[in-house]
Amino acid sequence: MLASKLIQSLKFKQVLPADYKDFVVSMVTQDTREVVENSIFIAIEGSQIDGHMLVSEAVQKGAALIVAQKKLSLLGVPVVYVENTNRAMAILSSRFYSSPSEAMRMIGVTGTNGKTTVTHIIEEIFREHGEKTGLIGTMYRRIGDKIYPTKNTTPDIITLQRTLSKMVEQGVSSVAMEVSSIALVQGRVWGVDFDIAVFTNLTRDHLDYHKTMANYAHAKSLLFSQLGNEYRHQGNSKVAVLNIDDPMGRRLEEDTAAHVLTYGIKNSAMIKASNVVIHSQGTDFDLEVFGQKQHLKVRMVGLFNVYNILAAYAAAYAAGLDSEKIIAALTNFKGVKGRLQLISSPSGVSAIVDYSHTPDGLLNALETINDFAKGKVFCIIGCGGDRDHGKRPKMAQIALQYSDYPIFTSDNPRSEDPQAIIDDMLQGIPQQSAVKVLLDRRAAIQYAIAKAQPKDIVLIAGKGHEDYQIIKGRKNHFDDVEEAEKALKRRGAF
Ligand SMILES: CC(=O)N[C@H]1[C@@H](OP(=O)(O)OP(=O)(O)OC[C@H]2O[C@@H](n3ccc(=O)[nH]c3=O)[C@H](O)[C@@H]2O)O[C@H](CO)[C@@H](O)[C@@H]1O[C@H](C)C(=O)N[C@@H](C)C(=O)N[C@H](CCC(=O)O)C(=O)O
Ligand SMILES: Nc1ncnc2c1ncn2[C@@H]1O[C@H](COP(=O)(O)OP(=O)(O)OP(=O)(O)O)[C@@H](O)[C@H]1O
Ligand SMILES: N[C@H](CCC[C@H](N)C(=O)O)C(=O)O
Ligand SMILES: [Mg+2]
Repeated sequence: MLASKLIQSLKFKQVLPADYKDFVVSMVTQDTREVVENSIFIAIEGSQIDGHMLVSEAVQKGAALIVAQKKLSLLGVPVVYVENTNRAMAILSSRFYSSPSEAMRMIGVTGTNGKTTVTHIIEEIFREHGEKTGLIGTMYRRIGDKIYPTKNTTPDIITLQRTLSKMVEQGVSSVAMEVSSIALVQGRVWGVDFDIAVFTNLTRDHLDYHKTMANYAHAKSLLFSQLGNEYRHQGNSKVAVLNIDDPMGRRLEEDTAAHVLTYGIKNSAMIKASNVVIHSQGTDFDLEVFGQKQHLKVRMVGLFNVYNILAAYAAAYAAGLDSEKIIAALTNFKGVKGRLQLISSPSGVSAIVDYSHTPDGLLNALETINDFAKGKVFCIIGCGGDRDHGKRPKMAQIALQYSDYPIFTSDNPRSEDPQAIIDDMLQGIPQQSAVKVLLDRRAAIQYAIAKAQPKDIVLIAGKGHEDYQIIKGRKNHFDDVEEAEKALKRRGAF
């Protein structure tokens, strides 16, 4: 595509010089490390670096046009000045990649907890229908069966558009995508044409970033207020799938112009579960779809997973999929790596690895385990460094209240002092509480598993699928499942 044609899509701009030599654009990027000959480089003011300081480097590497929001000194290449380069980046990358999201069924999932789980269940349902699927989220980007690594849960605008375009090229028809609150605030999904938006729940997280729960709630609401506001063609085909048991779900009904499909357990909902029975290997419940009831046995454990299943069912129903096939996928689905992942052993001691890293996530995980535990419950828990400090005392309190043996350890301390994080956690509980502190996560896992008796369960919370630990800024290999298996073996339990 010619540069002149591409920048036509920017309505308000100043191009200097106006009579620049046109060229065929090879790439649009915000990152100097990606620049190649004839790229367009967009200068973004980040939290660490101001991209405007890097334009000379971009030009040296071959950038043939710069998009900026601040005055730049002479560079020898044309500069397009706009009010907001982030917005320009959304418009340019969507145009450059031919608006890939419009060519696929796009399902966006937001909420504090359950996004990764719900997107995986949705992916499974569409696969069951024989579709080639795309998945974008915390663990990876997946096109069909091929996995690509990811830095963020919701990638930056350009990586996202590039990924979606690759999906179109490879014949993907439906995409399930996690949409984080931070991405919504930063406009990373501007230009993405969602067909279905799913809300899971809203509880405390990321207040280091959003500062207040009101801001956090507003961030989540953006996915729904941006959905289906223009009634094109025969009307509006967009659907908001809302958890009606969460006060925020009820509020979102007012924010969206799209059709609303509600799900829930406690309140009256279009898609509803009742008679939920939880056991260690799965969950049984009645699924009611607009009053039509059927009994379901799924392999995922816990009441919160019933919510996740309802959310995924509702999304597939909104897409017009066949109910029998949806249910076949739900009953086959084994769960997601690191989400209540059970590691049982012949000795009767079990470990469960779970990604609960928020107060509500931890509470749900422990309540679920307490529901079926026949022995004592150990809880190994830490809190991430360089993240919301306010959740630390709350998580400590939940571990103390809902487990028999709380063990505080390190999660990903990142740049923080591991002991300082534990000190923040200890603020949440009385001084004389029976808590064991072991900063070394490996030692904590070994200690708990060695101490556990047959029928006891050791919950290893916070890191789930992660295969690394970041201490003092260094990333080392670390895998909770591997460590649990080793400790069980050492104990003679395998
Ligand atoms: C606080 C935050 O959101 N940061 C995101 C932000 O980075 P930043 O603003 O610090 O960017 P920066 O490093 O200052 O760079 C500014 C500009 O200079 C460019 N640059 C930079 C270096 C260089 O050598 N050359 C260059 O051109 C960068 O490409 C960028 O355009 O923009 C980057 C690219 O879009 C993101 O990867 C980065 O996420 C960081 C890694 C992060 O940790 N984000 C977390 C808080 C986050 O976004 N989490 C959510 C939610 C997780 C969940 O709940 O599941 C997520 O969606 O991942
Ligand atoms: N619907 C839910 N309600 C409450 N807690 C949940 C729910 N689903 C999952 N959890 C808990 O939260 C943890 C994380 O789940 P999941 O990875 O699906 O959420 P997520 O929203 O993608 O999280 P992240 O924002 O970190 O990517 C799980 O390990 C589980 O303990
Ligand atoms: N998406 C979350 C994941 C937290 C996982 C936990 N293990 C940690 O490192 O804090 C975050 O980046 O805040
Ligand atoms: Mg996730």
